[in-house]
This record gives sequence, structure tokens and C-alpha cells, in this order.
Amino acid sequence: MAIKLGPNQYGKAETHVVRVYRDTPRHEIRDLTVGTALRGDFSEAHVRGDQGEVLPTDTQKNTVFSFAKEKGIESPEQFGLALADHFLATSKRADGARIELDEVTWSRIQADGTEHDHAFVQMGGGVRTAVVNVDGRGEDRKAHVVSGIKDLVVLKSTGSEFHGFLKDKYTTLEPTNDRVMATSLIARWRYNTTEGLDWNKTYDVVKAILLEKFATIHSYALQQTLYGMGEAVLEQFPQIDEIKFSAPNKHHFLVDLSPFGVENQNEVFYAADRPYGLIEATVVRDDASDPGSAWHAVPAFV
Ligand SMILES: O=c1[nH]c(=O)c2[nH]c(=O)[nH]c2[nH]1
Repeated sequence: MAIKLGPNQYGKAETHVVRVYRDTPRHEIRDLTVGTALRGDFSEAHVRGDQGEVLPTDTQKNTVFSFAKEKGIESPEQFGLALADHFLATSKRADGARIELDEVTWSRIQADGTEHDHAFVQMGGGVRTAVVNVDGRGEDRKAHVVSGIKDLVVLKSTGSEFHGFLKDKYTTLEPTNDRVMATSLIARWRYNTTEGLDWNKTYDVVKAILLEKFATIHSYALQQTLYGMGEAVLEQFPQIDEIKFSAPNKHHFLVDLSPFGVENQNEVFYAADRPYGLIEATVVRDDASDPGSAWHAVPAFV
């Protein structure tokens, strides 16, 4: 019986790096949690325990910290691409690198009527994400960037209906033409290029489109809202070929107050935490480019 090593990757997960730019009294902060992973033929390490081709995960972590100063963190995407190319240049046995980056935003605290120069607060509004996959080097290099947002918690208190659904003998759900719709959204979008993009601006605009569409689409289902959000993003950005969503339907059930002789006209809800509907969808161009390794090891998607 022949046995061999199959797909594998190794690296340092969740290196939390905070870079303070303090060249002027008005400081800037980038706060990233970075996962690095190298893949390739590492059978010597796995089968025989030979570490000759293994760039330690400790070194990978050190590189993240040092690059925060050497290269700077202009955007998660730029930082991820720089790290991936560096690791592929160093580790000859690696044929691919994946860098996963989550960024939290620090907003300036308002003090004495102005934005403070060096005091910050986290306001929520989602975690910015990027997954960079680079395969090969030189002529053969192929780079893929999937940017995104997660933990974007949104709710609309009307403008959402759900009715006309398929029924069988187990169906008890009442149709509704006015319900609360809420989710903690994950969205990830795949670029068809890594050149000529303003990563930060594009992120801000995509996020604004997602929020605006969530608010303005009169919804007949979360599925329809997600599709409309995705369509709007693809219409605005030719550089984005597909967008994937994962959206837990955070159910808000009307509480029956009639035992207490109290009316409840869509005013008091029980916000259930589980179980929840989980709606996942991809919106994609007809002529989308080959994703290659873009979605390699990207968690939780159809
Ligand atoms: O937006 C919704 N989509 C569904 O598929 C679904 N199923 C369900 O019970 N409630 C909802 N809501």
C-alpha cells in the first residue's frame, strides 16, 4: 500500500500587529491580525522530519512585525501581497502562499470638540478582511486578492416581507408583509486584477454600497437582498468578478403580549440567537476570470 503526503500548508495564525504612524503629532493606526501559510511539497518535513526546507512559523511571525515597519501597512491587500511574494522568494519549496488579514478600525475620539490626535475608539461597523493567494514566482506568478468585510451587523425595522413560500405538513411559519430583518454579514469579493486599484477607497465604496442596498431594497427575502447588494457591487466595479455572502438570518419574533391584555403591533420582539437561517450566495459575472487559488482555504462559503 503506497501512502503519500496530500495537500498541506503551514504558517503562523493570528499574528496581531499594530502599526502606529507617528511622524506628525496626528498619529495614524493600522491594527491587523495576520495569518500566513505556505504550501508546496513539504513531504521531507512531514514524512522524515527534515526541517531543511521549512521556514519556521516563528520567522513568518517576525516577518509580519518587521514588514509593518519596513514596508508599512498602506492596506491589508498591499501588506498581504508583499508578505506572500517575500515568503515565496525565501522558501524555494513553497509553490503558493496564503496571507489572511483582518483589520479593525480605530476611530478618533472626539475631545474638546475636535478629533483627538492620538486617542482612538473602536466603533464597530464590521471587520475588514483580505485573503491574498500567490502561486509561483517570476513569469509564472499568479496573484489573487479576495477582499471583504465580516461581523457587519445590520437591521431594518420594516421594509422586509416573507410570504408565498413552499408549504408542507411541517410548515408552521406565518407569512408576513412586515418583519424585522437583521444579519451579521460576511461578504467577500474577488478582484480580477491586483494592479491599479486603490484598495482602501474600493473597500470604502463597496461597504457603502452594501449598506445602502441593504437599507433601500424592499426585501421579499434575505436571498433577494443579498443578490441586489452583489449586483450593485459588480455593476460599479469592473475589477470585481464575483462576490460571496454568508448571512445568518437573525430572527426577531413578535412576542405575544395578549395574555397580559397588551397589544403588540410589531413593536416588541424576542431576538433569538439560535437556531438561525443561514443564507449563502455568490453573485458572479457571466464571463468571470478563472478564480485559480483565490478561494483557497477561505472559510465558510458555498
Ligand atoms: O429571508 C428569508 N429567507 C428564507 O429562506 C427564510 N426561511 C424562513 O423560515 N425565513 C426566511 N427568511
